[in-house]
Amino acid sequence: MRIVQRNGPDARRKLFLGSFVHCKALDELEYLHNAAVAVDKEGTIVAVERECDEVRARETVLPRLGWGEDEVEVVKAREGQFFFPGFIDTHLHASQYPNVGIFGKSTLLDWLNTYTFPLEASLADPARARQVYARVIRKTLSHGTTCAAYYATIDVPSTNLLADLCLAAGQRALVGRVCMDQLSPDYYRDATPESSLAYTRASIAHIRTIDPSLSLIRPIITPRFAPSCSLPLLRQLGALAQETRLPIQTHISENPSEIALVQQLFPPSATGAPDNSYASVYDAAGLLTERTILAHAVHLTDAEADLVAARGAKISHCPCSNSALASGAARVRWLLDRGIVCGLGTDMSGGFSPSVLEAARHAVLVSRHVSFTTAGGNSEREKLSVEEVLFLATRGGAEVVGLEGRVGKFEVGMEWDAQLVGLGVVGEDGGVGGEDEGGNVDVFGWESWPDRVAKWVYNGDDRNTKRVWVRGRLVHERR
Ligand SMILES: O=c1[nH]c(=O)c2nc[nH]c2[nH]1
Repeated sequence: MRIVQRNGPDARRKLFLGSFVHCKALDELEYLHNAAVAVDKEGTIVAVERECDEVRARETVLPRLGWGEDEVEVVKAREGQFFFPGFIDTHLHASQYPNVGIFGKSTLLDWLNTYTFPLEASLADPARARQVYARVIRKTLSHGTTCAAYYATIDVPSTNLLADLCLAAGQRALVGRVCMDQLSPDYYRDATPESSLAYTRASIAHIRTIDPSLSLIRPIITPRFAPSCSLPLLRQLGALAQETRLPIQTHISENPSEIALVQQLFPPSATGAPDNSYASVYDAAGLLTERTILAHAVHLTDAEADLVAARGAKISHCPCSNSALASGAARVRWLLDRGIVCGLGTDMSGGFSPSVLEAARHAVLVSRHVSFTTAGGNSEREKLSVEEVLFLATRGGAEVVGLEGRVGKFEVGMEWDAQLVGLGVVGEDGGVGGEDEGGNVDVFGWESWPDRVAKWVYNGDDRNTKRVWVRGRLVHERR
């Protein structure tokens, strides 16, 4: 595995040739075979041509674009390979990466105290933060994650380091300094709402310095979740979001004990909200906006879902985490039916895997569990298809992080955030070339393309992610 470190613009124009698969609609994949996609020096797609082999691309597409042959790098998908949009991880805690898989039988509130806060606090050590953050960026890139909405910790220097490292590695990222000033250990909390605000502003200022156009890295306002934020802090963060128009990320309705805590901590008499629901608490503080990413949303009521929909807030569905911490099964179809935009989150380390593909397959399975308990036992409608979870992993995620129109599909004007996926092509002798060629995914040649993609979703892993690009730059290559 090799990480290609590039800071500056990639000077080469690129011509991608072969099969391209992307989401045309929520439940529909589009397959472009024998196609060509041209990407300019800024990483923007400038041509998508069907039925266009290399000869035709050189004879027609390049002259039309005014590109000389020797200025162009040609990248071809081989037999068994296809280009797919990069994955968008709409919710993960970079600082918790060392704890993936470590949760025992805990549930949310004891898990936070036992496993999570001590680890996050320890990342105030710059050397440790560098080690962890460098690793999580490499790991997620190697699984095809071209954009990640990261929570860091309360520590400003290490949060800023995470942003620096994302920029250096070329991963698109939203980076949030975690705000928390109550119900947290003394060793790991903001002293006052004012200091929390000041530190958050410092981190925002740093990101504006390293990426002034915010084209790759963006700050995101990050109240950890209602229980760990005082009402003044929630309100001040809501005001900051209004002032800066920056995105917001937080957690909502993940676990029944957490919800009971919110109801107890935030009575309507204090918040001024019409009721003490979790969504109303955020809304009363100005935190429920169309730029808000709400992780989990497992136990929302009808009224809360209507409020979330009315405000245009988005949901990050984290099925691996919700199963691991026994939080519950989010009703994604029910959310989608209300017009709520949903994406997928690995939620490391509540979630145990760095892979959005893993989250996608768990989203399918969790939706089947939801179907067992809906409409008397087997509601077809609740089940998410392979096409739908891939939509959540790409275009849905793009909308959740505010990047629709820039990434998530292969169209002229979109940016080339993409992965080259390779499956094992089984020869007549049963061999597949290199040992690792297709990982667990073998194709025999007679499968339809939808079946090949389904095999990838159910059995794929980083061995199938051959190369990854962000804004046209190669950021990961598997050797
Ligand atoms: O899955 C979660 N991970 C966290 O770190 C967290 N903090 C509050 N609520 C949370 N949920």
